[in-house]
Amino acid sequence: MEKQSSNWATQLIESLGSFLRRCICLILSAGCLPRHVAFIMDGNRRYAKKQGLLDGAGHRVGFLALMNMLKYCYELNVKYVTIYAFSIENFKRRPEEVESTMQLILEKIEALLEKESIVNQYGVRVHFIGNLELLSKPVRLAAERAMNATEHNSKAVLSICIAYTSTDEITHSVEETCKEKQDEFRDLDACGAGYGLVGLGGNATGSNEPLIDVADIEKHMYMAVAPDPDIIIRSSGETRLSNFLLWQSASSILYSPRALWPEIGFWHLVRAILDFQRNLAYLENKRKQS
Ligand SMILES: CC(C)=CCC/C(C)=C/CC/C(C)=C/COP(=O)(O)OP(=O)(O)O
Repeated sequence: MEKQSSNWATQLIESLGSFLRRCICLILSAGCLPRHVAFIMDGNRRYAKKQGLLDGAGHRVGFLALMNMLKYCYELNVKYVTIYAFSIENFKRRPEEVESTMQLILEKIEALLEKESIVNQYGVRVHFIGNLELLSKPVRLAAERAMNATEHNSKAVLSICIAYTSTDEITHSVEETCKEKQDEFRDLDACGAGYGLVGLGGNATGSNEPLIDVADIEKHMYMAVAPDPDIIIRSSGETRLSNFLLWQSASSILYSPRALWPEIGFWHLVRAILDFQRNLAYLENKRKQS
């Protein structure tokens, strides 16, 4: 009997919460909503310490916080969400810690593919972004499975940055661009044009157009699957970007609440969107005045 009434109370609180969120979403949609929100999920271990738990428990609660945050984003029709799940720098942590975090990531990739998961409920396409060759075979295969299983989902896009740093992404992209350009020159040479890859002063047709432009580099970025983020939210009050989306964040708003990642919630997202809308209004005013 007691259990029944507590179930009933939980359901009532959930319905009220969901109704309140719908009202707030409606109010926020009177303004411009972000297309892409990116998250630096910082503070899982500090949360675990604060609660007297092991590090791994902090990451587990962090994953639940992530699932809630995805639901809020999709309720607000934010089509693109990107998360920083594991950086190349994180591989320098103690081997046991890297191993247990990877084990958890593997388990959670499987969870993302379950029928009832947020990914399936909202029709989300999942991309794993980063130098996936640095991952162990089981994690890499699970990531590939998840990408294949969701490739026909088109309502939203979740990019999971893993074995990622922005400088590594840029280096990779420049390398790919150079290879592509070299191939183009080789083809032209084979046609008898005779230009060769002689320098950065001109293109294959001999004009003064740059040899490589921004669009070339962007095309080869891992993050070419999404537009640049409108908002980056980093939990735990830190304002560093920590080598995350450096190329793509030229015009992003950074919001950095004091809450540790497992404590992050709907109101933090609302606050970030209000900041974003205020910033857009400011830019619009400035544009009109000039
Ligand atoms: C499949 C999928 C999406 C999995 C995600 C799993 C997950 C929640 C990973 C987070 C890992 C991580 C390094 C968090 C940062 O906290 P921290 O360890 O840097 O904590 P600290 O800042 O307190 O040291």
